[in-house]
This record gives sequence, structure tokens and C-alpha cells, in this order.
Amino acid sequence: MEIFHISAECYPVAKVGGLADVVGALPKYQSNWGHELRVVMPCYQTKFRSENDLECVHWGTVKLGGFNFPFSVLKETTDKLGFELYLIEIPELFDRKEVYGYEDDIERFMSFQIAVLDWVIGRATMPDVINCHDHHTGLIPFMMQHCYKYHQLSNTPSMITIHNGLYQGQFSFDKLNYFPEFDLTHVRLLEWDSQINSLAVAVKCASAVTTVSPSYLDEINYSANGLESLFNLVRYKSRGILNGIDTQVWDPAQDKMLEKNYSIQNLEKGKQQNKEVLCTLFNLDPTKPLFSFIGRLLDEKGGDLLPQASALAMSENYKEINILILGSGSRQIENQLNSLLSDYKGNYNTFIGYNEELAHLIYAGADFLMMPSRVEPCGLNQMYSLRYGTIPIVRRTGGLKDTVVDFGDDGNGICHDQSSVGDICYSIQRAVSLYDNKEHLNKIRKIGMSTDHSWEKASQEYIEMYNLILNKI
Ligand SMILES: Nc1ncnc2c1ncn2[C@@H]1O[C@H](COP(=O)(O)OP(=O)(O)O[C@H]2O[C@H](CO)[C@@H](O)[C@H](O)[C@H]2O)[C@@H](O)[C@H]1O
Repeated sequence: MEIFHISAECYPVAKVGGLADVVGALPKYQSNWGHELRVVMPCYQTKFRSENDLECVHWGTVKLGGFNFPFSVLKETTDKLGFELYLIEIPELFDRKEVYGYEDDIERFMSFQIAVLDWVIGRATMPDVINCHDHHTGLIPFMMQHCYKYHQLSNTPSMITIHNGLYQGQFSFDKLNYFPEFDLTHVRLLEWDSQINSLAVAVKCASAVTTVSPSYLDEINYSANGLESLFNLVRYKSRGILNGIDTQVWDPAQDKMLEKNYSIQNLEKGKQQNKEVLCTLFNLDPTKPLFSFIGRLLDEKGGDLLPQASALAMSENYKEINILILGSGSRQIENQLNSLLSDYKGNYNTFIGYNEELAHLIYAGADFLMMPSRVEPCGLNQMYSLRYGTIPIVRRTGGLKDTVVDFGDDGNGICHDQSSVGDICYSIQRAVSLYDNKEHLNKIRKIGMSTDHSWEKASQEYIEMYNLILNKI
């Protein structure tokens, strides 16, 4: 089967968050099953772009309303990522450092989607399946079916995978002329709440909808930033498939970003050595339990609760715990977190920004990883921390509910029900007691380390879904 994944991010090419991890790993595992995998994404101004050999396989011009943007399709020549990688280069719109956050993001991603389809229809054969990811690629299923110039793709099945339904890519009908010509009787497919809503369009038009965990699929039926009723309507073609992790990239025994590699056999010593390096770097006390957070500092991740929860936990356990926060996002949360630095010197620190290497070192060196998310479609951090013997402390929601079970129920982590300062602090208290009982602590660490979260099984579930929409089942 020839499968195309269309995405705004893919690790190691360009990463903002978990979307990149999934699109960098899932196709690799799918190609192990004998399928032909292509990943298509925009060509940003990244280190990957400048350090790799790319060959131009196609060029053309995207017509977007009254604008014309020349584009080329660049193929990575070695296929070293385990799949064919194609970068859509539209210099005027994507030759920039950041992936998102520009005023013309609508024009950028609309042009990207048009360029992808312009190129695909010029190839000798059509793909068997097109798997779109999140709202940046959500207009593709509509354009394949209804834009005259893509008629060769009108019978090709498409699937939308929702990594985060909070972001929907809405824009005004003033930009309707950006679409290549289509039969206007279908215009209602574009509309949700009086706007063009890219995610809603994909959900309506794709042959199948997947979410990145089964629990998240249940949740979006009653909480999906305005799309609840739509998700109810399409339940018949939806499935929740729990993300896996790339066990080659995330392997404490081989991870080059660690100070000391380790496995389940020498986990205590291995973790301690990484912890010591981390504590030296951040002026923390390696003899005390280390609690961390890695991620975007936003309300959806419970980031707004971290300053108060950290302050309370630090004062309740004066000099008995360490907290280290790695992340960026809301300026207000960043400032609040930094304002605690002087009060808890020696036991508390932050790194405001994005740092892949540091994230790996934290997964290895921390004792507990906090994820007080209000919304978590799947969450990868808890699976990385389990693999590195770090105990996740999670709020029971979405994929966190599907992957972490409280140690009180013979599970692999610590769970709480509310995204609240009280629940976080209570969990920290339980973790401190657990830390004092090394035998119990190591038992739980080992449960986490021996669980298989690889993409092996989930990549098959995606193939099953493709077969379903190809009517092969
Ligand atoms: N400051 C920083 N420095 C270094 N690394 C950082 C970092 N901030 C985040 N990361 C890394 O980014 C990734 C975050 O992945 P998540 O899945 O937890 O969340 P995200 O919300 O981005 O993804 C969305 O998509 C994924 C994939 O489907 C879902 O799991 C998730 O629930 C959904 O919200 C991890 O690899 C983490 O280590």
C-alpha cells in the first residue's frame, strides 16, 4: 500500500511538540510491515534542511486567490528516516525559522496543501491512502473530493488524525477564493459556526477520523471546543488509536543525549548518575527526590497551576524535594515560575525555552514527571518517562488515563482526578513517601520500564483503518 502522511511537523526535521514525534515514528513502523511510506511537510528554515542532501523532484506555482507562489518539492535523497521524506518549499511563506505563529499562517498552510495536491496529481500513480494530521492539513480531504482539478483523487480515501482538537484553523469566508475552483453546492462542508473551520472540514470529508487515544475519542463527544455535535455525528467512522513511542529514539540503554546509559538491570545507579549531572547543571540537591515538568506552559497542560503548586510543595517540604521545570509558552506563567527562583534556591530551577537534549536528560534523571493536564489527547511524555524509569504523576484524562494506573492499584504511576493545586500537592506528598521506600519505588519503576509502548501494535491498527476505508476488510 502506498501511504502519504501530510503534516506540519515531523521529527527530526521540524518539531514543536508531540505531533512531530508521531509523524517521525509511525511511518517508520508502518514501512516495516512492507508498505511504501511518504511523509510530506513544509520546508522551513531548519538545521535539517541545511545539513541534508535534497533533490528537487517537482516544481510549480501555487495559485492562492490573486497571489502566485512558486514552489518546489524536495526529496531527502537517502531515505535514512525509514520513509521517503518530501519537503514542500514555498520560499516566500516557509523560509522562516518558526513552524507556526505568523500572521499569514492561513495563507501558508493553505498554499502548502494546494502545492501537495498539485504535485500528487502530476505523479504517475495515485496514493492508496492519504493520512492528514491536525487542522493544518484538514482542507485536503475536501479539495480531493470537490476541487475540479484534483478529480483523479476523488476516490482516494483520506483519514484525519486528530492530535489536538482545541486548535481548528478557522478563517473567514472572505478567503473562499483561495480554494481551487469547486462546485459551490458543496460550500456548506466548509462551514462551522459561520467560519471556514479546517478541522471540521476534515472531520466531515475524510473517510475516517482517528484520535490519538480511545479516551480522548470519548471526551471530544462532550468537550471539543465547539465541535462536540460534529464528533457525535461522525462516531461511526471514528476510532481512538493510542499513540506509541519510537523505542529507538527513546531508549535509555542507547540514548546519546544521556550522561550514562542504563537498562532495567542497573536502573538505580544509571538514573542516579544522570540525576547528579542534572542537579549540578541546575544547582539542585541530588540526594532529594526530583520532580519535573516538560512541555508547553499553557492552561491546557495545567501550566498555570505549576507556580502555585511548586511554591506550596516547596514550602510544605522545605529543602526535602527538588523541582525542575522545562518549557515555554505563556509569558505570564514563565514569569511566575521564574519569580520563585530566589525563594527556593538550591531546590528549584527552570529552563524557559525548548531543548531536546535537556528533555532526554530530564526523562532519565528525574524521579517523577508531573502532567497535570486539563486536556491530553494522548501525551507522550508519560510514556517516555515510564521507559526511562521515571514515575509519571498525571491527571486522569485522555491518553493519560489510558496509559497510567495509580500504584495504589498495582499500577505504574501516580494519578489524580482534578487539575488543581491541591491534587498536584497531594500527589507530590504521596510521591515523597514512595521515594522513601526504595524497594517499592524500584518495583514501580520496573513496571514502567518493562511495559511495551512501541508503535508495533498501533501502527498495525492504522493499517487496519486504511484497509477498512479501502473496503479491503
Ligand atoms: N520545552 C521543551 N523542550 C524540549 N522538549 C519539549 C519541550 N516541550 C515539549 N517537549 C517535547 O514535545 C513533546 C510533547 O509531546 P506531547 O505528546 O506530550 O504534547 P503535545 O501537546 O505537543 O502534542 C499533541 O500531540 C501529541 C501527539 O499525538 C499528543 O500525544 C498530545 O496529547 C497532544 O497534545 C515531547 O517529545 C516532549 O519531550
